[in-house]
Amino acid sequence: MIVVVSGPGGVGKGTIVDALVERDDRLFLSRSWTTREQRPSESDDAYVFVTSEEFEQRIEAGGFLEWTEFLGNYYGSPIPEPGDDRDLVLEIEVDGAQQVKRIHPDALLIFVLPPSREEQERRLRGRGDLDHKVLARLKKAEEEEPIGRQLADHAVVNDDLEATINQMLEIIDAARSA
Ligand SMILES: Nc1ncnc2c1ncn2[C@@H]1O[C@H](COP(=O)(O)OP(=O)(O)OP(=O)(O)O)[C@@H](O)[C@H]1O
Repeated sequence: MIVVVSGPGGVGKGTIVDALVERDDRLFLSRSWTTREQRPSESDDAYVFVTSEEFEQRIEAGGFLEWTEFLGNYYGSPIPEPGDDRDLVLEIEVDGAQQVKRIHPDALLIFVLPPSREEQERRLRGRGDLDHKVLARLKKAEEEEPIGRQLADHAVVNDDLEATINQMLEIIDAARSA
């Protein structure tokens, strides 16, 4: 099974998926590939950092579930190695979620929403995002939320974190036994 977790910037996707894979050992978090430079503050396993040539070769070989180009860099979710029978969790943007749904209509898509735009802004600022990035993410959220909601199998409001994680574990369990 493929579980896609999508939603606007700063809503808490990263925090949630980390908790999901920690609590459910049948879940496996896919690490994205990127051609952008590793930030000094970033751990080596934040992404698989590759060259444009390596990325393009993998595109040619059909090796991505979804990929996109953003501000001159590639980002993509590699198709996992065969033999791993855990359920795959992808934390991706709305356009990536659309691509995955097109190729794998049976993927479980959970769209995470903020309790309010004000709270989303508070979370973005709280983790130290710069002003222009905060504004860009809020604007993008306005545009993408209607699309994400429509595409999603489930929309979850991330108000209380613990409740959200439990709700998502239940949704995943229910999809497994469906
Ligand atoms: N339910 C919650 N209540 C309060 N704060 C939260 C909650 N969930 C996440 N946060 C906080 O909000 C901030 C943004 O969370 P996170 O980085 O996981 O968002 P994200 O959706 O992965 O963002 P991006 O799309 O930009 O990667 C973090 O500081 C996180 O600790």
